[in-house]
This record gives sequence, C-alpha cells and structure tokens, in this order.
Amino acid sequence: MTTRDPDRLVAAAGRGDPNQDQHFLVDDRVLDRIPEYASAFDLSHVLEIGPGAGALTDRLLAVSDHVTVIERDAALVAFLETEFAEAVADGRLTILEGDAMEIDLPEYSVCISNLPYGISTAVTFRLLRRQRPAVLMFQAEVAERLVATPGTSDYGRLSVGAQHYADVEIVEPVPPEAFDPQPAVDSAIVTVTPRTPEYEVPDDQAFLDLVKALFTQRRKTVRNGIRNTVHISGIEHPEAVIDALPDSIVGKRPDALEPAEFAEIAVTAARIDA
Ligand SMILES: C[S@@+](CC[C@H](N)C(=O)[O-])C[C@H]1O[C@@H](n2cnc3c(N)ncnc32)[C@H](O)[C@@H]1O
Repeated sequence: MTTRDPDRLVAAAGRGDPNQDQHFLVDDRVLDRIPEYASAFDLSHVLEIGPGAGALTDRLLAVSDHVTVIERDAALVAFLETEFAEAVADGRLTILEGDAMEIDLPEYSVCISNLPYGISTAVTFRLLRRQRPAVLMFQAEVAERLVATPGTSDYGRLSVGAQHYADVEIVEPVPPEAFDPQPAVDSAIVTVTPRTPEYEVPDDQAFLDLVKALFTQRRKTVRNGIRNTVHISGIEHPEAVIDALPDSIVGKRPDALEPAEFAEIAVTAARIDA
C-alpha cells in the first residue's frame, strides 16, 4: 500500500506553528516504524492525539480498521476532512476537533501519537488511567524521566506515576531533523504496556498525591518530607505514620525509594488515618 508523502501533506496543510506545538514528522522511516512498535497491541481502534497534517494518521489507517484523531487546530481539522474524505466517508476515520485535555476520550484499543509536547505529561496521565497500551513520541528529556529508576537524577514523580500503571520503555531516539519545523530538543518514542503493580495502594490518587508530596522535598529524608507536605499528601497523623514505618524507608531520600516503598507509606497512612 502506498503512503502519502509527508512533505506533500505539510506543504498542503500549511507549515506548522511551533507556538502551537506543531512539529510535523516528515521522516518516512520513523513514520513507518511507529505502527510497528504497536504490532503486539490490539490495533482495532487507534486513538491519535494531535494528527497535524496527517502523515502518521495515514500510516495508522494502513494498519487499523478504525482511527480516531483529536486535533485542536480548526484549520488542520478542515484540511484532514478534505485530505482523508474517503476514510471519513467509509467510517474508518473519525476526526474530533478539540483540546485533548478537555474532550471526552472515546473507547480505543491503543493510542499512537506524536504528542504535542506542551501537554505531553498531563495527557499521558489521562491515557495511563485508561489502562490501554500506547506508542508515544515525547521530548527525550521527558522520556528519560518516564523510564527512570531509583537512585538516578531523572527519577521522580513522573517515573513512579507512569510505572505505577505500566511498563514504559524507550524504543527509539528521534533527532530534530525528523520534524518540520524542527523542535529545539531531541525526541524519543516510548512504548507503554499496561499492567497491575506488584504492590497494593489505598487508591491511585492517594498514592500519586503522596509521591508528588515527597518529591517536592527531594533533598530531605522521607521522615522530614512526610512532616513537611501534609498539605499535599493529605496525611492527618504524620508522626504516627513515621513511627510505624521502618528506618530503611523514612531514613532515605525519596529519590532512593522503590515504587513499592512509596506504596507502603501510602498504605500505612491510610490505615492510621482511617
Ligand atoms: C507534534 S505535532 C504532531 C503532528 C503529527 N501527528 C505528526 O506527527 O506529524 C502535535 C499536534 O497536536 C496539535 N495539538 C496541540 N495541542 C493540542 C491539544 N491540546 N489537543 C489536541 N491537539 C493539540 C497540534 O496542532 C499539532 O497538530
């Protein structure tokens, strides 16, 4: 099956505006590989956030029965409706105009997107809660934080939060030259494979609030972090929680804690505050 020339699509749609997070992928080899990274996932209904001029959309239509795209820019939506009129008429492509942070997300089997970098982490957490696999392009620095492990400088709230929901893996670095206009930063493609964590939490939000709270005190011990961040964590009896936890947890800094250790703090706090 022949695919549309990305340079032709960009020329026809009009050049992307970097101030609107519009960096269109124009490297055919990268565009061809993105759906391949999703080949182990259920491709029956692909969600694409930020289709832009449609180069990736075109590749997704080649591997999926149904693609839904969410695009904020009305001019790009109008372009896509004309360019992909046949797929829309056939019911294979649904084009939604709106902000991916606000619009109701449809049911979908996998999300494959070159994300707008301005909303990439926020929209990723919307997606993670849906427990569907994903293949996503991020700014490289964000991708490194998503996959980071304890004891590294990239490890933080984003790493623990994402890895709570899924196995996250960088599968390909992508240089600025693959885009038009070129972003100022390197990029990377990440696969997200949902799974249940090996630890229990009281509820996801309490766990994520605790992780957020402790990483605001990255350089403090967990003991002091728990004391100083009750306004974020919502912990009502911080001293009792600290006393109930082993020194191997409260004596460390948050960037040395495994996700399961954050979970132990959240479970202990929920038990004591109940
Ligand atoms: C990095 S470009 C990717 C375009 C295309 N998928 C590609 O790879 O060439 C991101 C796209 O997301 C759109 N966008 C930016 N913010 C958005 C938002 N909040 N909701 C939906 N789309 C958004 C931009 O207009 C742009 O088309």
